[in-house]
Amino acid sequence: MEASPAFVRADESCPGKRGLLRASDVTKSFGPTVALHGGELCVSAGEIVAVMGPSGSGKSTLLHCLAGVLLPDQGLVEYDGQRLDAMSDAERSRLRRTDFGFVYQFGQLVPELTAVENTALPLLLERRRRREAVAVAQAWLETFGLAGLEKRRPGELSGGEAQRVAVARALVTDPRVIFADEPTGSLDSAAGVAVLDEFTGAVRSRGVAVVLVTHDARVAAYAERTVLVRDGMVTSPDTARTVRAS
Ligand SMILES: Nc1ncnc2c1ncn2[C@@H]1O[C@H](COP(=O)(O)OP(=O)(O)OP(=O)(O)O)[C@@H](O)[C@H]1O
Repeated sequence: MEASPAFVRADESCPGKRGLLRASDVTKSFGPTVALHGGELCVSAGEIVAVMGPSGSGKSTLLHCLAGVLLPDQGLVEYDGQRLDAMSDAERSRLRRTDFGFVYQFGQLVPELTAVENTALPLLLERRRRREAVAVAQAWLETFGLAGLEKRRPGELSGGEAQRVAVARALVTDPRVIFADEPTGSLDSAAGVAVLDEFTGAVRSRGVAVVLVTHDARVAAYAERTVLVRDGMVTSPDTARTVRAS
């Protein structure tokens, strides 16, 4: 069955400054399913933007288009003034490793690797020296209160600890943008709040931009702004702010 198109409100954000990441009129279909139709979003350095909306409304598709994981059928995504569609696959992959970080609902840690190896992985993929990569990873684990757990594998960590490792891994390359898709969706609320407090504290202190997909208004409340993606419905930024505050 053909899904209703999802509309993302043209977003008059990044006032008076050029956004670090900008999607203009982005459309993406999967076969007959129009997942995004005319999506607009602008994110500035140091800003956390929450993306909310019902299941299947196109939030993850928007996030993947912004991150260059998916290329839109129409429209543009620009990062730091560069069009992602003008880059080769290899250039986009490199950008994702160097400038972007990712946190997903289930940390997606490599089960065979220890906490410090998981955290160091993005640096090792960039061919940084192992000793240096491990030292940086170790420092991030300490920042997130995980000193002493470096040698544990994901199966030997609590959900909250594993998610902190995933957040440390996203930050280890010193990215300029982090894409977080339900980053605390698999945690109970106390553990989720603790991870979110630490995550948002770390990104704010470093001026990292964050695109934060969530169903949860309590999670969205950590963001400066909220954008709504909703099948067949165009929401205004004012409406979005009301949702964030509720
Ligand atoms: N790779 C794909 N192939 C086919 N259809 C897809 C694919 N990815 C997403 N879709 C469809 O596109 C629409 C938007 O999906 P998307 O995952 O972006 O929604 P979402 O808002 O992130 O949902 P959820 O909150 O449940 O994660 C849905 O109808 C989904 O079934």
